[in-house]
Amino acid sequence: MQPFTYEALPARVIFGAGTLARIGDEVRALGCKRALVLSTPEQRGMAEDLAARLGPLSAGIFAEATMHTPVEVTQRAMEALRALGADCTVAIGGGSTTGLGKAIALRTDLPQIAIPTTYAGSEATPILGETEGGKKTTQRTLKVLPEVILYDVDLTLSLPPGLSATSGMNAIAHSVEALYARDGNPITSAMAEQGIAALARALPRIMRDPTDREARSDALFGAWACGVCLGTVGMSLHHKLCHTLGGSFDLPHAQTHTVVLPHATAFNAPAAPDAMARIARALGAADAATGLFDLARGMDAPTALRDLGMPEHGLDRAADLATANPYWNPRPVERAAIRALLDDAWHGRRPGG
Ligand SMILES: NC(=O)C1=CN([C@@H]2O[C@H](COP(=O)(O)OP(=O)(O)OC[C@H]3O[C@@H](n4cnc5c(N)ncnc54)[C@H](O)[C@@H]3O)[C@@H](O)[C@H]2O)C=CC1
Ligand SMILES: O=C(O)/C=C\C(=O)CC(=O)O
Repeated sequence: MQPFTYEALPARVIFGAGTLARIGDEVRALGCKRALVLSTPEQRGMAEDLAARLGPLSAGIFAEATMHTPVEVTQRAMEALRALGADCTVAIGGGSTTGLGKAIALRTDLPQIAIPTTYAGSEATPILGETEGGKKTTQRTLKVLPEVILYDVDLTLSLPPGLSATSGMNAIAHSVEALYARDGNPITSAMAEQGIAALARALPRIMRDPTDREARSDALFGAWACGVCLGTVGMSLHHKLCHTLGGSFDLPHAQTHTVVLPHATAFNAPAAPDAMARIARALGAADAATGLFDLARGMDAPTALRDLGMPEHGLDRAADLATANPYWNPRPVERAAIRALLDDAWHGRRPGG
């Protein structure tokens, strides 16, 4: 056993089906009386249902959450929070809504409850990315870690198959990078393997039947495990590339992760053989990178950056941006190799094929 340091994050996690019924008790247990319910415009219906359950514990709804947490949306949410006299937030939705709850917590220190409805994993991390003036910056601080995560499998039944596939691949990416993280440790690695295996098992079943509760439950558990990995160890090349592509080329978050992951994995494979063996084992595949590509392709998820709206002439700039500032990665990051990786991802080539 290699020496390691492991720092667990504080978390109260409630997991099951029908757990939304416990929301009032959770708000009261935090010592709060007026919760501001957060959602995207698309999930306003879920937010209204939640507010109705909360009854007098609901201060109101702010349903303007959007991807990449723009600060102008956060400012409007802060105005609503003050006007309604809220003393905590309850974010019901995917990573975008969780991000808004975190941005409010950063500014107010108010407690937050996250009710995740995708597999992004943000609810389990002390990480917040915010966008201002077209630039996305990310920070790590315990101030943004939700006090309570309430997982209700029933809320994920409506997540469309396409979003389930890409969001699940986003979660898997956290575990892939955790398995070769410089600050990796046996606890996080065990969760990473378990998270990948749960999602790789569940996602194809969800594609066949989005209402399969057992598969949905497996996937949501996998998402939590992968989110814990993202929260406890450092990420490398893959997350850096996706951050660059999402932030500078406005590509959709989970879809970008889905396309890039097999290529970043193939790039790192020679430098991280143990991690690759564990990823392949969790996927039930002969090889980690091709196993990830085949998982995505088998779900009809996107496999090429060109299909996400990435212009081919932008690949040079993306390679420049992704290699401008040094960061740790198991394999040294050189511009020419990253440019070749991006070319493979743009065309959607099968790694090693
Ligand atoms: N800070 C962190 O640790 C992390 C942050 N993120 C951030 O999260 C954002 C992406 O989050 P995602 O969850 O991928 O997407 P999202 O939260 O934007 O959701 C995508 C769409 O699906 C809808 N949706 C969500 N759950 C649904 C359900 N159960 N039924 C029907 N519709 C549903 C949403 O309303 C939205 O329209 C990005 O901004 C990303 O940077 C992602 C992972 C980790
Ligand atoms: O890329 C990811 O899935 C993980 C982290 C983030 O998205 C951080 C953020 O920009 O919100």
